Amino acid sequence: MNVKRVTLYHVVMRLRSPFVTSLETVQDRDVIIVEVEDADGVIGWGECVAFSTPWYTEETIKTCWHMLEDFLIPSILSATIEHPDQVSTLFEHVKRNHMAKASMEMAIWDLYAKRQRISLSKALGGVRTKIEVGVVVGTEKMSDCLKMIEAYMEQGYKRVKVKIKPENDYEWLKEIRRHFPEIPLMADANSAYSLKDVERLKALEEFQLMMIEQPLASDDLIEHAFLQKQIKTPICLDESIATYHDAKVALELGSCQVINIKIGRVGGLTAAKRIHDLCQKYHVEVWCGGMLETGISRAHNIALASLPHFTIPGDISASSRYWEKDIIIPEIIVNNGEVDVPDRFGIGIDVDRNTLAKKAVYRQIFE
Ligand SMILES: O=C(O)CCC(=O)C1=CC=C[C@@H](O)[C@@H]1C(=O)O
Ligand SMILES: [Mg+2]
Repeated sequence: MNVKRVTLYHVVMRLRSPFVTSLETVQDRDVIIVEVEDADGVIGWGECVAFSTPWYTEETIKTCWHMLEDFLIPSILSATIEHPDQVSTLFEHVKRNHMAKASMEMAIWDLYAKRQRISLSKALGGVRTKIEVGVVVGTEKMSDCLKMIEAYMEQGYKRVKVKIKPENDYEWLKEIRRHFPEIPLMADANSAYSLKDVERLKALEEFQLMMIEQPLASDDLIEHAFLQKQIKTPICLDESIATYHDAKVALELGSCQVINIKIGRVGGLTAAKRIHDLCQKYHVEVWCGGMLETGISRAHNIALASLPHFTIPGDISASSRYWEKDIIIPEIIVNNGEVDVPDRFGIGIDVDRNTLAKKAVYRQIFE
């Protein structure tokens, strides 16, 4: 494959309602859409899921645009790529900057699958034609939270994820369980706790959570291993797992029982697949996390989540969960808690160029 043109779109999408976490509230979602075109006019699409400010990881839309423009795109335009697995090697001269790298690598995977005339799912080794999906309730108003959970359970979502922090955990979960004693429920702390909160976290065992996601520091593995020995609720790691090596150390230390794999956080689909394979070997469950992204990144997530060891419903909700109108055709639809894995070539959806153009605040072409 020889990429002849790369187009970057800075897209701004207003969420249907603010998304509240222990660290930040997101109302307008900035993303970078990456479009690659080869000499035969075949197009591949990727998405940079960094946020506008460095609250989740150190990357932002601005740092990613800089990495893409000044380092990653020049490497791609001057390379002949036989297989997308080579992209991470091509980018070795750039340290970390995983979300920037992933956005380009995803586009190359989409281009590759289209040139091979297979779905991205098949190109990755996917085995499912449908995937079970969960949904995230990111609000701090209990009345809204209960209404949203009611609505999502009616739509058939297979599990619900809520946000917790020390100021808002036991009573919050108790009220949710009072209304929904049986639903599969998990909680994401986004590093809001420390080891001084062991008793507080132990008390949450009462609520039979599927898991607690990232309770401690975003770069920690050691303290999570200590905490996991103190509490029965499975720990799931998100921010702490930025690389295959992080996953290996976490599995060896027993830092977690579940890993939330996000393509952007780990640097691309090749790394995501390696972590999936490693967890399969260690019998540690994985699920595919979301990043409040458009349907382009969701389409990549769906392909990834079709791999055999993705056994827990991921954060892969319908386009309508966040967007009045998504930038893909067809939009992501959830039927009875499941999403079809497209069998069309590549990511299996088309980009709605009119809506993309409307939502893009800036566009730049690199040849
Ligand atoms: O994309 C989705 O549907 C859920 C996104 C989501 O829960 C998160 C995205 C980014 C940071 C966090 O707030 C949270 C997470 O940590 O998983
Ligand atoms: Mg998380």
